[in-house]
Amino acid sequence: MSNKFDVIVIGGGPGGYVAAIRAAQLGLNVACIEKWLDKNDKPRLGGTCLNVGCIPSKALLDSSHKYHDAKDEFSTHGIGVSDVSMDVNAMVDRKDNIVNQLTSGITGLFKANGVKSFEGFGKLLANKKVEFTAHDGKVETFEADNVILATGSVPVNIPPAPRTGDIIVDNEGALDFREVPKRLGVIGAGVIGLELGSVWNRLGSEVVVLEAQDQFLSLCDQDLAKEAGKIFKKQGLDIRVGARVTGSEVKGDEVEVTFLDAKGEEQKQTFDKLIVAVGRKPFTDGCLAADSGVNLDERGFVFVDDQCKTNVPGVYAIGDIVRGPMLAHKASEEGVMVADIIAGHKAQMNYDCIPSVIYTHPELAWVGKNEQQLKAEGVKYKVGKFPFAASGRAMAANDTDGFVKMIACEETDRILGCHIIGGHAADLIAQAVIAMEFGSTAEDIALTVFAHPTVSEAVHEAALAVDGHAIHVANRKRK
Ligand SMILES: NC(=O)c1ccc[n+]([C@@H]2O[C@H](COP(=O)([O-])OP(=O)(O)OC[C@H]3O[C@@H](n4cnc5c(N)ncnc54)[C@H](O)[C@@H]3O)[C@@H](O)[C@H]2O)c1
Repeated sequence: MSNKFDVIVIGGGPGGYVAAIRAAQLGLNVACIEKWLDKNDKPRLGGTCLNVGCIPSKALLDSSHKYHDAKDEFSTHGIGVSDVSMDVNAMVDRKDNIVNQLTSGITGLFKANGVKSFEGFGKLLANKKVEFTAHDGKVETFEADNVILATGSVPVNIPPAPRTGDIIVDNEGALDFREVPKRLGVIGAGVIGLELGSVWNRLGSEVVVLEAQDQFLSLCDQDLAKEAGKIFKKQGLDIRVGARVTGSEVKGDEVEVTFLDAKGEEQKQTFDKLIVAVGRKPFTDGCLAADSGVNLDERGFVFVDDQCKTNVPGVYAIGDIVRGPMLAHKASEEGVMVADIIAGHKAQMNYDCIPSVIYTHPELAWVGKNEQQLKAEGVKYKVGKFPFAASGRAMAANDTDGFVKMIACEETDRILGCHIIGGHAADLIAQAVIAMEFGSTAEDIALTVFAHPTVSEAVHEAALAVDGHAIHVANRKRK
């Protein structure tokens, strides 16, 4: 087999595997190098998202949500169930099966599209050469006209709470607990902390979340953050903002965490497990030879332009190793864009329309600008809000927490952002993303016919509310 390719992709996560498939669809000769080994040392495609991120966490979120429903919500519908129990091993095994199915699915897609898969470590050398070290240690050098770096990210470690593998864990360890920890500590009230904290809270853990910042979910629209804070508290998540962890000590089967609380007073708390979820950093260790010529920025991200081109012609970088949100869907779209560019097509990406989601219950989802950002930018805007408590469909489903908040430009009525907290928010937000992608106004949505009864009607009503025309809720008088 020739060692020369049109495109070599280093990394087979949602950025890299999507780029590889698209490039192959466009007729290019593509290789993808992936180093991932699962807990049985089996090579796996799919990266963090499929193996230890988006997919397995959603499997556990769905299982634990069903358990919670059976235990606490079914009776509302008149359904009696007794002795509801959770077999944690069965839940975790189900999660592993889903991961196996999906990662094997990508192997199948590679075969179907003619992408050549290499299991091992890829390193970019000078002149678009790539060194490949197979898992058995054998080293080969490949050449390519184009290289796409898609090596992803790894969890940030903090010195006061180094991972121990069993008691102090990261997202990966928290997906594999084989019993419900009685006392669970979480450092970081971000996406991972809230999602995994929710899973184990539903299954009976007493969960304390220690968040260093004084504000809860500071990146979210603060209306959403406040509503989420209230709901999570009711669910039993003990979220402490302004809590700075200064140390941890493993004592037998437990860990004692020392932190400064919001008043600056030292506190100690003991947990059976501690999840550290304080963010992720780009992974480039050993991936770039000293003479590869690729520049990193001051934060360790590979420096790229709007089209994901690095400073070396023919070398691109996508996903978590470049600027922008660390989100699988952002990585995938960058992968498609880069493959298109390499194949000679015109392609670009709209970075203003990338949705964000937190898969708690209720879910939080948003796109575009929030109120704090618009105020800071001095943009004049109008807001329409509709609570799910006024939605017949949400009421029928006994899922009435939250609201849709739509923000439009005061002058042009163009939608500037949409922020949703509620059941199905992750799916509902796509409606706002499409609207924004097409440059819609709030009136465009207001004039659209939505099926009744659906939770989507809340998006319609929020758009109507932007101009004080909501039907199923009293409209706020405009100042
Ligand atoms: N649903 C999703 O899309 C999803 C799910 C999981 C992860 N991710 C992505 O993975 C990445 C990592 O997630 P994450 O939750 O680890 O990061 P994050 O950035 O979402 O949250 C980390 C939180 O930890 C806090 N923190 C940092 N240092 C701390 C300290 N020493 N003590 C206490 N708190 C501290 C931060 O203030 C922040 O609130 C994110 O970029 C996220 O977008 C996305």
